Amino acid sequence: MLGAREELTPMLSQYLDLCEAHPDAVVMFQVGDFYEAFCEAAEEVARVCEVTLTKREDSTGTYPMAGIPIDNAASYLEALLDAGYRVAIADQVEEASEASGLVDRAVTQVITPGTVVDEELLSGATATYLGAVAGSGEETALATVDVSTGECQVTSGTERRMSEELDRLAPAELLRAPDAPDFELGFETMATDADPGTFEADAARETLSAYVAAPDSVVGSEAELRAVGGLLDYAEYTQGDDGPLEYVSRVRRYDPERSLQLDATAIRSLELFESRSPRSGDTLVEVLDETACALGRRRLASWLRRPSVDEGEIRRRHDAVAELLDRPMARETVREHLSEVYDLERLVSRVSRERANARDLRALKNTLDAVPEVKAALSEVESDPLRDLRDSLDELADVRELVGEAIRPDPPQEITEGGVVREGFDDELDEVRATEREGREWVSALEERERERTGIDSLDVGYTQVHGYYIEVTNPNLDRVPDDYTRRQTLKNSERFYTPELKRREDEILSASERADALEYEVFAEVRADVAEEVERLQTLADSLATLDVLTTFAAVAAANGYVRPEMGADSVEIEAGRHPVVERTRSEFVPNPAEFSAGHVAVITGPNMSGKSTYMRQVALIAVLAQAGSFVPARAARLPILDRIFTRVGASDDIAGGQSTFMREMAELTDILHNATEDSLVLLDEVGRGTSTTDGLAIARATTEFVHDEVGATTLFATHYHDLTELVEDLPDAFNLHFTVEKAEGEDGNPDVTFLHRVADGASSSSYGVEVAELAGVPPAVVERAREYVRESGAIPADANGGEGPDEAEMRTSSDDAPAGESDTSADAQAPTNGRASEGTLAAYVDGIESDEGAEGTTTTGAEADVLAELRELDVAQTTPLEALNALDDLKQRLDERDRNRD
Ligand SMILES: Nc1ncnc2c1ncn2[C@@H]1O[C@H](COP(=O)(O)OP(=O)(O)OP(=O)(O)O)[C@@H](O)[C@H]1O
Repeated sequence: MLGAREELTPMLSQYLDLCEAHPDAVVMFQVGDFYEAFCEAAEEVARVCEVTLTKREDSTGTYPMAGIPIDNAASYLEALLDAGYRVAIADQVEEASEASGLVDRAVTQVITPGTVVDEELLSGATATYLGAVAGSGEETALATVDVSTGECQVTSGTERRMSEELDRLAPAELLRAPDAPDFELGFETMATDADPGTFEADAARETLSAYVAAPDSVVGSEAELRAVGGLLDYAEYTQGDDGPLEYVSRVRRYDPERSLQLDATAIRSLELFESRSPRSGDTLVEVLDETACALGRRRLASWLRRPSVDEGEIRRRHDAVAELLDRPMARETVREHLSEVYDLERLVSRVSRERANARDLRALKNTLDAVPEVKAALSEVESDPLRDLRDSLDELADVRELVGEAIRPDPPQEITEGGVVREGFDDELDEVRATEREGREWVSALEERERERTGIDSLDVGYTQVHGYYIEVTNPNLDRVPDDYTRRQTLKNSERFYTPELKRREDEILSASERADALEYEVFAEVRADVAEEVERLQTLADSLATLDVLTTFAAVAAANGYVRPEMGADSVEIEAGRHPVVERTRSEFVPNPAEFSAGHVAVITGPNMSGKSTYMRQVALIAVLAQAGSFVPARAARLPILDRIFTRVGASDDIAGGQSTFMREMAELTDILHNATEDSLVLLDEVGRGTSTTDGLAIARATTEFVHDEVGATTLFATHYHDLTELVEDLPDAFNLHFTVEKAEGEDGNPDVTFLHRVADGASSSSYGVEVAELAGVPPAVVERAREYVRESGAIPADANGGEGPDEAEMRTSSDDAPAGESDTSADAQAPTNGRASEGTLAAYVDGIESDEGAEGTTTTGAEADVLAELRELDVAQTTPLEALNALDDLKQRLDERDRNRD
């Protein structure tokens, strides 16, 4: 088609020019009320949007064509975005009636996943980011912008840190400077090849200078400068290349270290925003999201994604929540008024992009109306943070008044067809409108006058779009028509006429009406431009309202769910009667549990399947996240340290299936923890090692526990079914055992009936009740019985990773037991693992071998084993890649196997 360009019609040629200028996008070309695509693009559009593929025929040939209605474009555009396309919107930029030949068209917006601004395509709850990476190594920079609100941020650090930050923000579209690393990302994004030149320092400085007076002063390095420059240049391109985006009023530099680090794995496994299985129900954000407006909703997500590490800031948030909790009236009044607040950030950006219509301006006014009410509700507050917030609320009375006086209360969607500007706001407009009104009044009185003058009672005055005003006379009365009537139209039973005066009035009305519409648009655009001048003040207001919404939400949630203020800055985690904020909502009776973890201590948590280990560990982490985000926490009391990072490593079968082998992934995540956890971190390890053979898994679990204890010093909770691991605690001064208790009664069939108490207690558990859980889950009785036989035959030592030493009467509190739960069994537990110690070849024997350097009986540890153990101890896990770890394990295992063969 391109080859025959000169033979094309001017319109198709114009279309192709735009396609050439936007080679990475599908150009949707306005033709009247439709956006059309032609040729190959038409075929794609028809397929993706499920619209009919039609044909366009002109003097030069026949071309495929597919169109979507402009009025209803959002869902089609969404389908194109979802299918991985960028869409360039080519609008008619002059009135068809004014065009001398071909109507001029220009790309006014390139819609891409990271730069959508249309309300219908955006989610209110989460920000949609466009990201750009520049630099590499230690000096890697990441810049992000939310084009719908103008929030622009930049940060830098090591490649690893930036990769984590990317995971956390999950931009919908990512640009890379030529020198940027090719990250492996854990989320879906559109990779966009932006013009490499825009990432060069000089070009970037030039781009940024349109936003800030001294570009180099707002960024921390050249990499940051380049990332922001490339980013904003592309953002401008997508918004029609119309110069700088006014509503990006600041570029905020931040340091990810200044927030509690939660990588994508932690965010996922703690189920902050998404539940890991459809069954598991709610997420943390759902429990907390009682926000009144979209501003608060996004702020809440951002605080949860990035809880603070600034003790002062956390205290300020807690102070505010405490006072709002004490003032229910003020709180509810604030929330009520905040619910009238529109999405101010996006509204402001539409105003500034000249995309706001009159309804948007009225929404802005309604939002501003709420501000004095909110301030009044806070008039009595005493805490510093709330007083500061209240005082920072700018009522923007000037803007509110301007919009109130200029724009009608209930304007139409369209801004070019009148009905937008209030009377009394613009004299010229009022005059033109008066002329129009007078004309119309004259016409409406005409019928009466003409009936009187002609004596024709059935005479009608009417109007059609095509013929204009007319006087209609039925056929039987035609003889009474006066001389000054001129025939306009003949119908079956009547004739239509006009008079010179009617014609004059008609012209007057039409021209006044047209002029009024045009004037209204002009006045509207001026008002909008005046509002756009106040972008920064409006953004500051939006910021304060967002914060206030989240703080009142925290207070409302605390009031509804019985949360308490945590004391921050403690040395250790001390939680009295803590609860899991999400699980407690789905369970009718949730059992609160205490937590006491000194900094750097390792708790090995055992307990039967389903007893509550994972819930407990996550509950500790969620309480920390909530506290550092500024919320109160589900507990009777809590004293908490300020954590720098939370790591989670959950067992293989709990994992969402990824492309990687689950074991490889487990090891990669473990490596990450061992490398990066600090003394201020909280590490949750849930069944580490489960993804491989029992022997290897246990070895890894032991080595990991030792390493975390000796080298990392992070507060660690390790849930495991490797009961043998509980013995390790004896060798490690800062490690201790916890377990979950169950109640056992003898069932009618003589087998144990198990009730989960979900209660944590000191000491180790020695039973897993895997068989009982299987029975509870409905595994057929024959299988359950057979399993019980196997357990008995194995001398109470199960052969799988879920094993413990089998039901151990001494360890379990029976229902007739008088002792309080979790106490009577503790001392027995400590001995439990030594009961029934198995002979060589069993799992326990293997661990025995590992534990005793000298060899417990001289028979368990052979020379080969001792070598293997020595090597295992030598292994610097923190310096070992997952692949090396696998190879090392394989090697160790082979040597042990060889030893076994030699023995045979
Ligand atoms: N404190 C609690 N109060 C009430 N119910 C609880 C409590 N803790 C956990 N549960 C419920 O018990 C079930 C099992 O909990 P969880 O997954 O934490 O057990 P687990 O010990 O980690 O199990 P597994 O070893 O099989 O992974 C969950 O459905 C949860 O809702």
